[in-house]
Amino acid sequence: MANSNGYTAEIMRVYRGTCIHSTQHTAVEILEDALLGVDVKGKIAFIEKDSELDGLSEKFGFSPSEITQLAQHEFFMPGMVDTHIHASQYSYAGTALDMPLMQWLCTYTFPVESRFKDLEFAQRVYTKVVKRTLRNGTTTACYHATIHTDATLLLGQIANDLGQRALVGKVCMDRNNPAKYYKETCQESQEETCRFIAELLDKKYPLVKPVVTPRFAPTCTGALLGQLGAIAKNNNLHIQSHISENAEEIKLVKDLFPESKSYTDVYHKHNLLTDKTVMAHGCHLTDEELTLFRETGTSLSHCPNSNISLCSGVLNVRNVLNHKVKLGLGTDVAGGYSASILDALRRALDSSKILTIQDPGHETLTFEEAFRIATLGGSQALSLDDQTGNFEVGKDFDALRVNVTAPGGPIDLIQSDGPKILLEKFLNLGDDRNIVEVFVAGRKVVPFTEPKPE
Ligand SMILES: O=c1[nH]c(=O)c2nc[nH]c2[nH]1
Ligand SMILES: [Zn+2]
Repeated sequence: MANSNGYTAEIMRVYRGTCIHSTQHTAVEILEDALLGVDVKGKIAFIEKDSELDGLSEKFGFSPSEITQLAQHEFFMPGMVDTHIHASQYSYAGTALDMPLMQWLCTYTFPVESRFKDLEFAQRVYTKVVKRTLRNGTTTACYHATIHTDATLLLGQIANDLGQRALVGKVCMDRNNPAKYYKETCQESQEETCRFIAELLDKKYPLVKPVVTPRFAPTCTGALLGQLGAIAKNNNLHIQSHISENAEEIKLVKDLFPESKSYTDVYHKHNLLTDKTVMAHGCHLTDEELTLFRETGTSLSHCPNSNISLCSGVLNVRNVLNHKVKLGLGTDVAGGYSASILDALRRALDSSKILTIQDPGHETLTFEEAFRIATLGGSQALSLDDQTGNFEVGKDFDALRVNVTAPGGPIDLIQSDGPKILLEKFLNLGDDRNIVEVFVAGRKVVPFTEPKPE
């Protein structure tokens, strides 16, 4: 059946039940007894009230008997977006949280990242991190890998094979790394970035794209930053990096780039702030820097677990939102010890409450706002909100089927709670046992289906 644009939506599946998502205007919109249709391309064909069943089944050519009914304590929510995660640091997640950033990098991070020249090790770690994040409900992830091109290409292949939407970055760093075994020259970094981009794009993975990844200003010369800015511009690519995470780092950037007005200005001067740039942390950005973020369309990844674990700082999310800077959540594994965006959401709420304790006039983040930042906000931060982030018709069906009372799960319901309470309970108490199915672009990616034996 053709709609007014002449587009024929061939329906793959239709669900009936509660759908909860965010819109630009409403942090939590609840649609009870909704009918949601997914077409054969994995896109949302319709989301309507159950009372529209007759018209919908006629228009889209499905039989009411084919509808999949969600159970009483189940709902669909959009898949969560991890806007900043180091896939290469997953092996030591949950350990090594006893040092501040710069010491932590040299002591724990660089020795581990250097191991990714070994493709077998890379295959093992990258398969585990993609599977773990998918199980935790991360349908989109923005990954830092390592300086190794072939291992980073492998991460892209694994995300594609397991069905995760991903931005994947080969890390670039050409100075200030005392680890001699984990270093590249400016020329190597530039050439390998170009090879990485060309080879990844050549694979034509539908959901996996390259992201230009200067590690951060302290480990990149101005020459390298400039070249990476040009590569991103010439190929219209995403960019990711770190900014203003801790005081020692900010001081170092001041010393290394004395001609720049601020840390943000360093990236701006090298054409690295665009509407496809996401910067992690930003705990100590000034209002002037946030204004530059807004003007350039640059977004922030809020990584509260890492900010607390490495004693880096507390991001004032309210101030970021007031500056109308796009904002998503990041786990920042392994500075953050959890690979779950549910954890990031809880730490974001805790961080905001700490600011309220310090200043009772501070307007605390609500769980509804945190839900939006974890889903729609993340998709906006990665400039992927034309494809994912909520249940708008025409977007890909990236969704979690949540069962609040999943057998053996962590949540007990005592009375008959409405859907908003169910959402709040899941966000505060739930875990992967409650995430019974995960869909990316209409494909069911959790539970995993093992390849059939030959
Ligand atoms: O939390 C962080 N993790 C890292 O790996 C890193 N590199 C630069 N800055 C960083 N911050
Ligand atoms: Zn990071």
